[in-house]
Amino acid sequence: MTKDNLINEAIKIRDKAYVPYSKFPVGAALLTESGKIYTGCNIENAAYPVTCCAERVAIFKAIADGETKFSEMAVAADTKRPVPPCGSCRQVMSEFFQSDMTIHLTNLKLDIKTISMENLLPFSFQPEDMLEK
Ligand SMILES: O=c1ccn([C@H]2C[C@H](O)[C@@H](CO)O2)c(=O)[nH]1
Ligand SMILES: [Zn+2]
Repeated sequence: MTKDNLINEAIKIRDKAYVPYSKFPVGAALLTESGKIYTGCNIENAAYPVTCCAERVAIFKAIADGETKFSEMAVAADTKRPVPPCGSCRQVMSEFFQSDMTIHLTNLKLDIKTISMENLLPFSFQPEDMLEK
């Protein structure tokens, strides 16, 4: 699985986005350590805050399927710069991704920003923070 394949999957799944309100489709593709790809698109709701972003849909699909080890993610949207994930998605990513995991953020012109989990959400609240005193 190459970076380009993963990015293509993220771009392709945008076609499935349910975005009647924003008309802003986003796609995400998550690669497991075992080589499987879980894709996600954003799914909006008439009660706007109930919307779930593409990144979280992909992660939640994988978790619900029993996957826990991930190696790479790609996120794509029609933005001027590579699409920056929202704060909620960054927090969910940090729950499941190792700090050195690679995330490829892209737009449709294929301006790609590749960033580690640690750099995407530095000093993030972790499960261990509730244990260590
Ligand atoms: O990284 C992002 C940024 C935004 N959105 C969605 C949420 C909403 O449906 C629309 C506009 O914010 O884009 C995502 O899915 N991922
Ligand atoms: Zn988000």
